[in-house]
Amino acid sequence: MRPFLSSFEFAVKGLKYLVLNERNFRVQFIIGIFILLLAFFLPLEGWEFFWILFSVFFVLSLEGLNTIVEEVLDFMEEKYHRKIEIVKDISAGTVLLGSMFSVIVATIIYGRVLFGISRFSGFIIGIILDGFLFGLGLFGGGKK
Ligand SMILES: Nc1ncnc2c1ncn2[C@@H]1O[C@H](COP(=O)(O)OP(=O)(O)OP(=O)(O)O)[C@@H](O)[C@H]1O
Repeated sequence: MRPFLSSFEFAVKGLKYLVLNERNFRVQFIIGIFILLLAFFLPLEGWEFFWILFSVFFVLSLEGLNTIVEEVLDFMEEKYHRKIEIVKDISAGTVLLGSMFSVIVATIIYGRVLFGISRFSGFIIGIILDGFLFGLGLFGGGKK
């Protein structure tokens, strides 16, 4: 069996690849660090801190899985294929869902802590922000 430490090394190598080569992962990684720093400095309830933590790791994990799908498919077939298009689009759609969820969680929680707004207002602002970020290409579809 491979020693635990060298398996860990491979995993870190994978993460390094994602940060250096995948624009979307890099952007979400930087945003994630910023969101986590805020969570440490703001007076969040325990459950709020948990959901922020979960959201950050959730999006990064989905983005990593999406990259796996893209890499495997590009390795298998470089030419256009309708099935590849469908699978890649579904994979990207899954990341989009996770990212939308995380933005809504962040606006609900930080909306309350920073601006004292209600959960409902935080939710609506999250939906609007989702649309805005999508328009900017931060939710996929952008170039590396
Ligand atoms: N071989 C292919 N056959 C058919 N459609 C493809 C193929 N490769 C890419 N596509 C289409 O292009 C889209 C983008 O694919 P690509 O592999 O370039 O992802 P990407 O732009 O790197 O995505 P991300 O921004 O998530 O990293 C896919 O969602 C799919 O619709």
